[in-house]
Amino acid sequence: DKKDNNLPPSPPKVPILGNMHQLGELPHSSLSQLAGKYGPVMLLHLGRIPVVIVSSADAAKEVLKVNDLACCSRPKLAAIGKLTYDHLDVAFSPYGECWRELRKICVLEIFSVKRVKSFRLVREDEVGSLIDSISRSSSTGPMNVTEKVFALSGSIIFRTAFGKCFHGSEFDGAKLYELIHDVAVVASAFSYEECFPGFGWIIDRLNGHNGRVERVFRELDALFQQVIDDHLKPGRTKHEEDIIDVMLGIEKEQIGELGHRAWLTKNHIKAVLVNMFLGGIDTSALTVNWAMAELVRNPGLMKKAQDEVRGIVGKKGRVEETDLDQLQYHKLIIKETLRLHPPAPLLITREAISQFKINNYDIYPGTLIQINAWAIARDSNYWKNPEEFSPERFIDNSIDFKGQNFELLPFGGGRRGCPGIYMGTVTSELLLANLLYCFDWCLPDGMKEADMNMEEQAGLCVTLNKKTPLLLIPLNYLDGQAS
Ligand code: HEM
Repeated sequence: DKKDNNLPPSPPKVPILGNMHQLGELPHSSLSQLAGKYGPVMLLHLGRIPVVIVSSADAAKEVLKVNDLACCSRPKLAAIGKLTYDHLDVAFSPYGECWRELRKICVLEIFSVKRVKSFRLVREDEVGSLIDSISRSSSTGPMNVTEKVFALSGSIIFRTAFGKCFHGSEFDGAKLYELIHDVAVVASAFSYEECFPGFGWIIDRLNGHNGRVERVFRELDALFQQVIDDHLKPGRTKHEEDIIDVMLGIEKEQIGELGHRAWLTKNHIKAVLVNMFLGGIDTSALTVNWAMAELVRNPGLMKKAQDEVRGIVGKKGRVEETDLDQLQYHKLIIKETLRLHPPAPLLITREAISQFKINNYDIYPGTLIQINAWAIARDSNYWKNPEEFSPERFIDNSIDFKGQNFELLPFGGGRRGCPGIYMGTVTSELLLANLLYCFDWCLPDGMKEADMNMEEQAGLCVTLNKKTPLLLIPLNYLDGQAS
């Protein structure tokens, strides 16, 4: 009975907006401050929508483990619905039979360790091209590391998903990247309909939001259709198997088994591609970008990392994926980067399907839940000197980021936890290791470490960016070795 309920504490709200005006430019940070006042489980209202903000490891465990099933849905958002062929994807679709089946396919077939390993050559080849182009560059000025890292992450995901077949078509890498950027913009744009059910849709229609979503969707769908058609052409020259091949293979297998239409349709395939592009590109790139920024700011740690990788890889010329397991300190750097700079600081919003409790507070169906992984990972109750970048904190410490330790949740956890965890970490590790192995990195124009701008900026689609691009001068280490 809602009359006898025990709702979480709420900051005061204003008419119509509720608590929306309190989110500020960096919601994870504003919410962390509010939690200091109202506690680790708070109830906010964004317009009319009730949202519970969870900011402690105990409370996160209540959500991700104890009550996982009661709150493992996602809210149905109109723009996302359009871009995912009416919620046929895995990341944003509500809980149900369709999501369960697709999640199984993703975990077992698409993002499994074995499958990700099968794309090893794609990653090594793309990273190799980047390293070559940096080495050959005659410019002595600073290089925009951020731009390079994002483009590299994009080309790895595009090639993993599409193969090389789109090269030479009207969609080259740059155009593709631009289109995915537009998809992320419309997917993250504020929608009045969502926060003000009943009348918000009128504003969305009048301010052009709906039209923009429609336009981007049509362009994206045309691209996907073209790439799938290319894959289905008889006599297509066989090359490395890509994710579209894998999914078309599953469709074919299902037709064989079921004797009629497959359950997995072309629209499911396209919706999973949308997830890969929105979830797999910026996350890995942000990890490498923040790690580089932290290391340049801490020259002692940079040296330790470079000594390790150069000691183990020797004069081979490149770090290969088979070397990564030996790079123990390197793994701690990635872990510490994901602690201090989780690419998705509030994870992805969950929605309660049935009534349950978090820390004895009642949560009702339809309530949205956000876990402030950023705040938990900087909480001095769990972390000594939490603001300090110190990979050493993980030596002799079994805390990992796989969703079992609730004080470190960069990939979320439970049924909706990130299935791309291996793909994301192996990509970040390989790229960072090569950047550290092949080059020494200097700050431009006599800039000091203490002058570096480490401010954050809200990114697109739940991500958190570095506010200013990272500009560094690469010095070719391997050349120096040869002479
Ligand atoms: C460093 C890299 C990455 C980070 C930090 C990251 C982080 C996350 C987070 C925080 C979530 C939400 C978890 C939750 O709600 O509990 C998520 C979900 C997801 N991620 Fe990742 N991710 C990364 C890489 C990737 C990659 C490479 C892919 C695929 C190409 C991917 C695909 C997905 C999908 C499909 C979901 C939704 C799962 C579901 O709702 O069932 N991620 N990720």
